[in-house]
Amino acid sequence: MITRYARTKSTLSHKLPFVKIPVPPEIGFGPLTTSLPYLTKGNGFKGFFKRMQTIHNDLGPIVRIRFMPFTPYIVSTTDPDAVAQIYRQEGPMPQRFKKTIWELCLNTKTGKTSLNDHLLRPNNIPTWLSRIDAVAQDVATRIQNEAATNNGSITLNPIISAYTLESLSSIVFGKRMGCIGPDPNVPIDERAKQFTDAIHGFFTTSERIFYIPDNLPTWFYSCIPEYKKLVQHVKFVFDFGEEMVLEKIKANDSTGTDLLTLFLSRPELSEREAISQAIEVLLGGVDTTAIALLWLLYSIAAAPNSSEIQMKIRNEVNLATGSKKVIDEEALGKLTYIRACVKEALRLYPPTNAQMRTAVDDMTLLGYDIPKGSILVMSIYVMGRNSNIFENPDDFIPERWLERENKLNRSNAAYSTIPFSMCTCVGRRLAETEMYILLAHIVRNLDLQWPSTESLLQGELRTLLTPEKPLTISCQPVAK
Ligand code: HEM
Repeated sequence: MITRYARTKSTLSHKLPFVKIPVPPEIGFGPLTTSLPYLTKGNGFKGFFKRMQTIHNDLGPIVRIRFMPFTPYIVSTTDPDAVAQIYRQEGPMPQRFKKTIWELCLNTKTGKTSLNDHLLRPNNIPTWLSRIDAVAQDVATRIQNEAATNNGSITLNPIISAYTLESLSSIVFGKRMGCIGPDPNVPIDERAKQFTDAIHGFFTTSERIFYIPDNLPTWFYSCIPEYKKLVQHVKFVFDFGEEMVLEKIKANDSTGTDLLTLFLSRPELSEREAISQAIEVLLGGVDTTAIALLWLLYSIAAAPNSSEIQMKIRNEVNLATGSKKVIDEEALGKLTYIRACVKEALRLYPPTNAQMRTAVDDMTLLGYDIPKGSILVMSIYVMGRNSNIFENPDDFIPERWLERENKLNRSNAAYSTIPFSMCTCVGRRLAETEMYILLAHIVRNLDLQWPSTESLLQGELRTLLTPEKPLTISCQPVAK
């Protein structure tokens, strides 16, 4: 039984010690104390994001949790100002507490600076746009054709994964891989499928070993079956990625606008590091964006006012593009409603449901003393569903983002931190652009419907917040 603890920052007049931060139910005593049984009750870690929602609803915007005996308490917060404070304290480099998977599984490090300053720049978007648009047009046509042969019903997962791989690889390598085209009779390339499956497997298995400390001797990990699977996935991604990269280097046909050429030309990166960097982009960008897109299409198809939302999207796309088929820079700038739809889907279903940092110094968070080195969790999913921040938080209402822009109310930190839940994600603008363009091309010609016989789709945690089952929806041609 949890005691209700609605204390918020505004009610605190003096600092309280770390041990006074509320805790969820625990068992054990001394260093053996753990909340693990409570946290995983029901369906293990799959439903952990919902359990965190219950904990914060009951205990307030800051809690401390011990997952495993003998490990330190981590601090979780859902207060937007506290989240902003955590980002501010870390300086330009994220202070993560885990080794990257490359360091853990392959003993490889990558140099991040070259990525950070290139991918984040909005003025890079025009360079990529025509490539993404070409892939999106093909994929939308394929969906239309495939749905037509099956009474409209279509399972979107393999197509959407191939879309994100095809469009991302066209930016990394400067040309398309050719893993997906408009004709559904030509199957998605088998090797590409294995690659996206390995990336998906990587995220799914990492969830299972995430809570094991990463500073134990290597032999310890090799005894864990899930860790062995993780290494296999990572090796597949790396080997296949390396094959693609080396092929590209051998072909020597660079247009000069691809990321690989950029990485290879950086004096601070060895060839090995440049290759790792290119593969890291694929690893970081394929499954995350695919999952975000699945949630976006689902949210639109399943909304009670789905037809109205899709009509608005269609009108906006037609107005922005006129008689053209392509979405160029000018048209992209006019897709305001589509942008709001993407923000809203990311608020409801952030693929990365939480972010973690370490405290770089002693700090005070919501009135509590937090010692240097503490692990801090920002529960993005819980914030996005907080009724104190968002009215009707469980509903898909893209208009809330338009109203906010009209009011120019930028004071609420949640509005700037939640929808992307990826403040230092180097691929954020690229992911958004991929989402805007594919949505525009699909909804322009198709009406998406969630089957009335189906119950609503639930999410489960596989590192990323993933739809619990494949997304099968009905896509009917729009009457012209
Ligand atoms: C909707 C899609 C995406 C989501 C939700 C997402 C989310 C995130 C998050 C939460 C982080 C960690 C940020 C941090 O610790 O502060 C991250 C980092 C990263 N993301 Fe994304 N991401 C997405 C798309 C992409 C794309 C398309 C790319 C590739 C271009 C990408 C590449 C990366 C890389 C390389 C990092 C590591 C950056 C570093 O270590 O400094 N992501 N992403």
